[in-house]
Amino acid sequence: MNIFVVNSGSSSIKYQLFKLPSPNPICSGLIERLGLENSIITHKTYIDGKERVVRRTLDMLDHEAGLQQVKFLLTDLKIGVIENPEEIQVVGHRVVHGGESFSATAIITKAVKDDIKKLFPLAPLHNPANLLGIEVAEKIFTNATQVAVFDTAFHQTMPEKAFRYALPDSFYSDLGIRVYGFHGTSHKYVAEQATQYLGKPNSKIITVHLGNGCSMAAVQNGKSVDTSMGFGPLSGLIMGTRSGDIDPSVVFHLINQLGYDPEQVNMLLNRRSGMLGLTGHSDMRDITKAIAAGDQQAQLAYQLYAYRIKKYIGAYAAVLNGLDALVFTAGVGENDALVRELVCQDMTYLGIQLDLEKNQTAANNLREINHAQAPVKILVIPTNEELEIAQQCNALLTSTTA
Ligand SMILES: Nc1ncnc2c1ncn2[C@@H]1O[C@H](COP(=O)(O)OP(=O)(O)O)[C@@H](O)[C@H]1O
Ligand SMILES: CC(=O)OP(=O)(O)O
Ligand SMILES: [Mg+2]
Repeated sequence: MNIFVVNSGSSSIKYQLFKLPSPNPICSGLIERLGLENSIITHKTYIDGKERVVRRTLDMLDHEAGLQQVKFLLTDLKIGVIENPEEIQVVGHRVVHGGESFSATAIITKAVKDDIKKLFPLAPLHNPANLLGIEVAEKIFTNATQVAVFDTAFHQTMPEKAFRYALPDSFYSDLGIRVYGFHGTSHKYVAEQATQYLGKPNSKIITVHLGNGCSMAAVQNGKSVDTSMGFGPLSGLIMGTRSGDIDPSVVFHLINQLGYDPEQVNMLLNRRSGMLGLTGHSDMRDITKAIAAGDQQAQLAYQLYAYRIKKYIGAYAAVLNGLDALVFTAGVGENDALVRELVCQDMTYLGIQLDLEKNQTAANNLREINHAQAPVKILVIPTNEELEIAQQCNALLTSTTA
């Protein structure tokens, strides 16, 4: 089965093409700076064990232009991996917010698209881009079944004491205001990899996803029991442009004393805060450079970022009543050794002790970076949301046709 997976972000598209059951993609790619001049597409093919990379700088002004380029590359006479878009049988889409409507993977219909649209206000950076990706893919891959895999689905196993807010009951019962949690596809994927590595199905694992958005999950027996993002993907950890946890009194102060309107508050907390607000940069690589150049603000922001993660590790070790493994994943978690070092400092009372040398080794596969005698494994596991999405699409379609 040819499954093309699309992960549409607000300014990027990531994609991979799988011929399942092989977990190795036939091709993968990333479009960056979508919507700007000089967008960059990096397209890789993996045929007969050989990796070929094509990198082009073009103006791709929207998702339609971006996915059209992907179609040209997929079917290119020289480097194409298919002859015709109709060879794609399934397109799997990452959709960030599934709200109350979706607890599992869904075949996309008009009603599903309407529900994704209703959730725009709760995930303003993500759901609009996700829907756009779906609409464009429907036009290009006309033969394919379109499937949505929701970031929220993995967290549906949380107990009520973890997912309820202390608001009057009707706010949950009538209005669905509760913790949903996000990055579920990634937390699920790396928790499964960790469980396999540990060889212990009933493991207690904390997964730390540090990308542009950042979140953590407490996972027991393979199930999410708590997570740091909430009603929308804004609470919890400090992120590239999002504040993470903040006292709601700040919002009242902004509105009542400083004259902000709701949209300005939304813009501030979602797009102008986090590492961007603290340092002027949202990309951790720029922040690392600023620190090396002696920037004190960048140094402080880095401390705040790691300190917040450390607090959640303490909370989740308590929730799990112990810990077998701490897992770092996504762009920052996989690549930034210094963040991992700061987070794991002075945690021996929880059995967390890093091997500083192992922590420095860069690799693109699962690796153990704890001290050999430490009771808790510290693992770096590259996430693969696209493979997880492909496998979930396959599971859904195989069960519906069986
Ligand atoms: N080598 C690196 N060192 C430090 N941070 C990195 C490195 N490579 C990528 N990152 C960080 O990873 C972030 C993006 O992570 P990613 O998981 O791709 O996020 P998203 O999927 O949310 O776009 C970037 O903002 C960048 O800060
Ligand atoms: C949910 C979320 O924050 O996603 P991303 O990290 O892709 O922004
Ligand atoms: Mg991501």
